[in-house]
Amino acid sequence: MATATVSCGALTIKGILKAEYQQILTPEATHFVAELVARFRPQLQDLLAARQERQAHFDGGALPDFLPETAAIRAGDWHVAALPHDLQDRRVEITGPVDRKMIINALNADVKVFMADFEDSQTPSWDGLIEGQINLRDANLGTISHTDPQSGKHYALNKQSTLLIARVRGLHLWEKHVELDGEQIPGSLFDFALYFFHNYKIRMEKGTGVYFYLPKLQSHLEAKWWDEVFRFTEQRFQVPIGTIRATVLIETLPAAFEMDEILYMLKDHIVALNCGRWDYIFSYIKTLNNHPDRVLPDRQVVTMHQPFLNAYSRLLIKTCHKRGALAMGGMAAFIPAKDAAANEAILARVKADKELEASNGHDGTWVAHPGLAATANAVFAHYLADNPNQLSVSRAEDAPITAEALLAPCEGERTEQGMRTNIRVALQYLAAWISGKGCVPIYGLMEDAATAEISRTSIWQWIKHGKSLSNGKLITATLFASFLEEEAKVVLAEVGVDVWQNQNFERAKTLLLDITTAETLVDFLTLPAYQLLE
Ligand SMILES: CC(=O)SCCNC(=O)CCNC(=O)[C@H](O)C(C)(C)COP(=O)(O)OP(=O)(O)OC[C@H]1O[C@@H](n2cnc3c(N)ncnc32)[C@H](O)[C@@H]1OP(=O)(O)O
Ligand SMILES: O=CC(=O)O
Ligand SMILES: [Mg+2]
Repeated sequence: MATATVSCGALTIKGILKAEYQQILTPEATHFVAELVARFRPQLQDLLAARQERQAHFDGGALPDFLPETAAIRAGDWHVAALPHDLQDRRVEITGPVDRKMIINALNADVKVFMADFEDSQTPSWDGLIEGQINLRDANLGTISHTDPQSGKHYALNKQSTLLIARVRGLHLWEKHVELDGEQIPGSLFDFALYFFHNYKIRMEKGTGVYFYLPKLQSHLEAKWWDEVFRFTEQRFQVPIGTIRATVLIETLPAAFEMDEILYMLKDHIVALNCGRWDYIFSYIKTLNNHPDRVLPDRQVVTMHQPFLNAYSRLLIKTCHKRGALAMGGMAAFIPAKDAAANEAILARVKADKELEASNGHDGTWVAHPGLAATANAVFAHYLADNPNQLSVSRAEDAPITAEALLAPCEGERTEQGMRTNIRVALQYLAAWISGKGCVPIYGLMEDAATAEISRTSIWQWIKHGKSLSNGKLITATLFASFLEEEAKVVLAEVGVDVWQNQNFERAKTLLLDITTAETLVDFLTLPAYQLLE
């Protein structure tokens, strides 16, 4: 354990300091972390308390709505700052955790952008985070390379044009390995400070800025907080305002009602909003968890064709383009299959998903795997034609998108097969997450923290509201516990005894039972799961 007393308090690093970690946790870098935490943690605590208060209001029967107090912002005639030259064309972005091999593969993929993820696809283990910072610094330097210890395969960059954007952790996550004045620090500030500190000079020398994705914001006041963090940082390092640029994920239901306000609060720094559909669906369940008329059906039914999701995508495009920001689409969770016929079917589904986004007017989209880039590129090449984006698509002719449209109930069946699949997916994902892998393929789909949240909260909400399955069985905690026992046996047979024993499946099973049968909905599965990480 290393404790350093810095001018703004005592910063204690409890994580193991391997020799190479000293490159990241330098006295100057940790001093900057401490400065940010001292200045911004108190406000963040207030913002997190405000989330709880607002949720209590929704739990009491209220529904989210556009805010009366910010009507002037929505009605006003203003634009965000001009887009930097290298953020004009973002037609296809690949995403992935900050693993060294995957970073190289992602930067070599046929995409414009790589979103390097400290969030949904990354377990925030101490080693994973610090190695991730080393990897991203090397990626920005253009020197990153890797030799796989098992296969001996060597990885190096064969292309320098892919733009790197880092996604930091959500505001609810704390970094338990670092304390300031005896209290844990926000994970978001830890990721942001270290990434900025180690990369701003490298990137500015290359004529670009320092670019971030901001996840899971719930209000424009949280956007304002980030804007203040950015301004403080730019001033502190004497770089121009706008050196830092952000893309904000609109992936919570409350934030969908504050898109204009979020753009406005960050207007010197923001370049785009993004439809983070998986967390958005999770947030719909969570925000409306006490509303019996908004319970979702099987996860497989909740596609972007559902009216409430299509309304959200169209509102995001309309709002962004009116303000001069890009409107990014999201992730189809399909990943390539080894079998050719199965793969063809997957590519057809990805194509259909991207067609919907591009025809709605999105400027770009996400893929989970390099094998999907060509499909997404072809769709966007068709819609963009000779343009870098679709900013000219105003959707001004659309009827106003109402609160009712954003909140529309989603019809569909709740099947026993759907419930059992949710259980197997959540169980396997939790085991993987606790074992250090935040993103894994399960039954042919990419599963990460956001998709797994849908699986476990769906069941919680079905139990809470006494829903029945399509075969008439009443969904109770007892039914869930018996299905969990049965599905655990199925998973055990699938993965084998060794994997079950060595990769935290028993702990995952206990955790899944606890959070699914809890009286009150657990806010994020990563909060109790983080307690299980060293
Ligand atoms: C809701 C959201 O937040 S979405 C954003 C967060 N989620 C993500 O970012 C998903 C990222 N995707 C992934 O992590 C992976 O694609 C997985 C885990 C789903 C599947 O990975 P794998 O099982 O390794 O797939 P597969 O075996 O087909 O990979 C083939 C190759 O492609 C590489 N690859 C796969 N996905 C990616 C990716 N997203 N970025 C870079 N390389 C990738 C693999 O590393 C592998 O490389 P190799 O041949 O050199 O060993
Ligand atoms: O972060 C993306 C999402 O869909 O969630
Ligand atoms: Mg997300």
